Amino acid sequence: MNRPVDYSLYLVTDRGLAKERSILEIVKKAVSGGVTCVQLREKACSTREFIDQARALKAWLDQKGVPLIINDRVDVALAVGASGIHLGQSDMHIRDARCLLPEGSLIGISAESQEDALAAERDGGDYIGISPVFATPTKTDTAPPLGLEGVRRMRKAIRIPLVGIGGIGLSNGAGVMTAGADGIAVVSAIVAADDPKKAARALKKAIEKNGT
Ligand SMILES: Cc1ncc(COP(=O)(O)OP(=O)(O)O)c(N)n1
Ligand SMILES: Cc1ncsc1CCOP(=O)(O)O
Ligand SMILES: [Mg+2]
Repeated sequence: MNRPVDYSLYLVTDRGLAKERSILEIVKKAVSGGVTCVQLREKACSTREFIDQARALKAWLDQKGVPLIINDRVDVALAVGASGIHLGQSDMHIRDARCLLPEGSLIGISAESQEDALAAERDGGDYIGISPVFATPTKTDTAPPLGLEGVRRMRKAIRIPLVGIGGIGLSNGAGVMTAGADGIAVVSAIVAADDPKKAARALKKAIEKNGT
């Protein structure tokens, strides 16, 4: 049986926020600060560049035992042997992705409503990204924020791991965990930080404090 995945501090990359630094450099620092799971999210680069980047990340993350999840692109996940894929409501359907991916691959699904979350659980998702918890300039084509009350509602309805995403940082990460999430997924709080290691470490401390 596969080891349970630690989704507690989940980094989602965004090269637009990386300020001249490479994604690999940011990921290395973030993992040394305590990030437990990494999603490579590339919205504009070529397929070849996406794959090269994913391969380089995977080679480094494998040594650290940290899973690499690919955003949107099942072909890229397959090409590099990633740990899994993250799919939104208009990406490939989970059933089709399961047919294509090797057994044991992780499939995360975005849910903006309880209905979407229940469907993702029923269809065999491994975890759900509940989104957006708070408003965020990083992604604006979203439903209105769920807020902490929305996280609590989702927790009551869903058994598989829940990861909150959207507008999460040092000031509100612990609250998301207290509301019942198994992890916080962050983009700007780490990628745009001047010191991604320090930012990850501070987030880790904030959410750990919550559990002790
Ligand atoms: C952990 C996590 N949760 C939600 C999302 C959003 O995915 P999606 O709705 O497919 O939007 P894009 O990220 O593809 O723009 C996510 N990426 N990760
Ligand atoms: C990818 C994604 N999906 C829902 S909100 C979001 C962006 C979250 O970015 P940030 O952590 O900077 O608010
Ligand atoms: Mg998507």
